[in-house]
Amino acid sequence: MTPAARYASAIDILDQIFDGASAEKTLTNWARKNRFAGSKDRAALRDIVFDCLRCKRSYQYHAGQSGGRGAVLGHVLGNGLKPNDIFSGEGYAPTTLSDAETRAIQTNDSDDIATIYDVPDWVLPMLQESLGNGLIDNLKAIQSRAPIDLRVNMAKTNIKQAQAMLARDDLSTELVDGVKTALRLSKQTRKIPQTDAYKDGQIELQDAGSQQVVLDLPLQDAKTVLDYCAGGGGKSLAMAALAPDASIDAYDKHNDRLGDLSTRAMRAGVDVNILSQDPVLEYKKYDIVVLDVPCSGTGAWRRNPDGKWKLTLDDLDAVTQTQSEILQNAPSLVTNGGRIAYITCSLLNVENTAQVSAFLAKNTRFALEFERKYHLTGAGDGFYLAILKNESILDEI
Ligand SMILES: C[S@@+](CC[C@H](N)C(=O)[O-])C[C@H]1O[C@@H](n2cnc3c(N)ncnc32)[C@H](O)[C@@H]1O
Repeated sequence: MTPAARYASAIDILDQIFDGASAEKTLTNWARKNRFAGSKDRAALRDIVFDCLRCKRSYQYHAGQSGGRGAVLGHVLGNGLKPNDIFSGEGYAPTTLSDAETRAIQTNDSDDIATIYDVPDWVLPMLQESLGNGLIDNLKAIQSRAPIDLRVNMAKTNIKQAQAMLARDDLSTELVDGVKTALRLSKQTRKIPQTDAYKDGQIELQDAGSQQVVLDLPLQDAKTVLDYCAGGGGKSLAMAALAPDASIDAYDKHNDRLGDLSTRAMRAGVDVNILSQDPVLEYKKYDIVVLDVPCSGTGAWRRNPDGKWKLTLDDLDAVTQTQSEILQNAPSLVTNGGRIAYITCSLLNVENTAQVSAFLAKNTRFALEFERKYHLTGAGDGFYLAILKNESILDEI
């Protein structure tokens, strides 16, 4: 495909996404219907589409028009290309720009922060309140592509050996400051699942921020751990590798999400017990109950930029309601002296500090032992962690 043909396909794909379709599904459907496109074309197209989603608002502002065409024209301008070289109307290229379209192109930047840094108006005040002086740097990070990070499985190898093994597959990696389990790929690649290190369970794909959260968990004191919102099981596997003597149970209300966790655990050489029944119903108790709750995903917006534009205030209300319900259920799962680890990949106080304050007000036998906000200016994506300790000595009657 020529660069212009890729841009033309990006316009179609973006229009479908802006109409409500999922970004991943639309790209997959496009690849299915356009089998002539090779892996390089698919990768380049995906990059254009995701760049346009991350910077939709500023691109459309510079283009002076909306829709997929506006976002793509903004991408062309932002990358220093000549619009008429791409919008040439030749072959599979996008149609030529009309005079009105050419006149609408903005040469000056907007003076509106939400436009410059690509966020919906309604979220900006909440981000401002939560991030304070870190607002602009975090927003800039959300506009950029996320690095590809690997978690080295300490149950099987160490950083140096994993790095050497990846080098044999021509992949160069670097260490990530402050995250002793992480390696960052020097160049973007999609071939991780084909590497020997991956096939042998020595590495997993996992954002360094997510790894840092797990490293901050007080696992050294725990004999029993419950990952109550285990999802794909990324954190269960990371915990099992770091705490081989602890028994790790994984549960998710949506059971199907745990689908390939046992295969991944086997590949990693670690034990994770998958629960099919909610442990709340079985009166089980754990030293650590990890609540990696559903959230707005604001901390991971650079990986899921579509979510940035699709999130609504109603969604946020619904997700905060779910978070407080999950938190309210958790105390019955915790041993005396045990802990709840409340985690979100959100940057918003309403999902983080506010939830924890509300929980502590209602559950006076718990105390806040540790709290950390992980920003996108740090090791990886944005996260929040609060460790809530059950200070009771006797069981409640
Ligand atoms: C942020 S994701 C978990 C990601 C996962 N821990 C990981 O590291 O890959 C949140 C998970 O919570 C689950 N969930 C939603 N409501 C729940 C509930 N009421 N109880 C337990 N899990 C729930 C969702 O199915 C989803 O898989």
